[in-house]
Amino acid sequence: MIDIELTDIAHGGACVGHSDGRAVFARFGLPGERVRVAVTEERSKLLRGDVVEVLDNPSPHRIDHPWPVAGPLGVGGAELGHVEFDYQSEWKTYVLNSTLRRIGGQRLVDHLAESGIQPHVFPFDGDRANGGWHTRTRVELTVDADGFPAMYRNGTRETVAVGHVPLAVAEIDDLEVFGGSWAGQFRPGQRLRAVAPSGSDPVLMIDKNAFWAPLMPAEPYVREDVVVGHNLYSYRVRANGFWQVHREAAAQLIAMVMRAAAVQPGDNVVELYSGAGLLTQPLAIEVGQGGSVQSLEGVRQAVEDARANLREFSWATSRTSAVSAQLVGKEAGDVVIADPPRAGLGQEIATILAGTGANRIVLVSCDPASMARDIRAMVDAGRKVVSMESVDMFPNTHHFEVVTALV
Ligand SMILES: C[S@@+](CC[C@H](N)C(=O)[O-])C[C@H]1O[C@@H](n2cnc3c(N)ncnc32)[C@H](O)[C@@H]1O
Repeated sequence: MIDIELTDIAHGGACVGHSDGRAVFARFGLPGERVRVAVTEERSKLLRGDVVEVLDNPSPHRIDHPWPVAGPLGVGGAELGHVEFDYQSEWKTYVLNSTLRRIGGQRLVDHLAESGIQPHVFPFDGDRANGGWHTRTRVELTVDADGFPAMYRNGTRETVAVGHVPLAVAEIDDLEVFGGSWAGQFRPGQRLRAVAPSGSDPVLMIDKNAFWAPLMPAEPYVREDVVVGHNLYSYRVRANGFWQVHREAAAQLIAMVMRAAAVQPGDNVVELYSGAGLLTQPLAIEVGQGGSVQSLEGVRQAVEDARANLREFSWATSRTSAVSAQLVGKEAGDVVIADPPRAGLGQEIATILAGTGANRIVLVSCDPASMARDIRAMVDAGRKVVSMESVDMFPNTHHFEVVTALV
């Protein structure tokens, strides 16, 4: 145990303090607090740990963690549960700006300021009433040695049985994964995924098999209906495939990307990392028959879903391919949309993309550090950021989403 004062917020959900010349990254603290930290990892220059007691100066933004098993020294997945809802977006706004400065450098900060952009992470208004809990339509679990649904203790492979997951929407509770009827159905080490789609009944995946209820096999596909303004987009999605987890995220992401992309009828769009076609479908409708959308995705099963979701739009195609520097250099589009995984595009692909003839590039980022690196590379290559919108799609965790448009 060490006692320290927390002086800053770091990217990754921890606050920062110092002990004997080493930086300490402590989860479950708040800036300004004097705290006792249980150390969970020790390296030559830094320590990591969890705040187990506030000794002095408790933050006015602290609340009791509503899900204690995910609190200090518990399972991962709710590392901001001790932070009051409205302050979580302040926290994330601070992380976004400090990461842009740390990784993008003063030049990028000045560039954004000159473009009139003030990066800010907004919460979903609808989340306030529930403090950001009960928002997720996908929940991943494992099965412990006794056959119970469990999660991993943060940073370890040690399983901890859980009796509920308050991050999940109420429809997932209806599956009663933690209740009696599934008793004896799970084997140690199996992976469970509870899925509550917007357009069909909830299912539980046990490894690769889907079930409506114990011993009732289900189709491995679900339907997602996404309403954006007056438009309804409908999708077939593999139950174990990628889909935005917050119940509002799919609609919000479409709205943000369509604003940022400003596509016109007749445009030729290239979409990288397209998943099951969440963005491809609205892009195809917007460009119309006179235009085209070419989407690339690395997972073949997601491309199969995308093709099913694009059947009515012959001018939109989905191809299985790893996004590579070589390929990005060859793809020509008026508008390019990229929604990469957490690792981002990488400096090389970002630079090559910036050098293509695209009139507009939209980058969707779920990690501010890789985003800052990629945007910096594109600005260094001569692009200009014209908008940046950010929403808290992952309340009670440190994650958030940013959509950036460059010309
Ligand atoms: C953040 S998801 C976005 C998917 C889609 N835009 C959506 O919102 O549903 C990123 C996608 O990139 C795919 N992916 C990851 N690495 C890839 C790579 N190197 N090449 C192509 N696709 C990749 C993943 O399979 C995943 O579908």
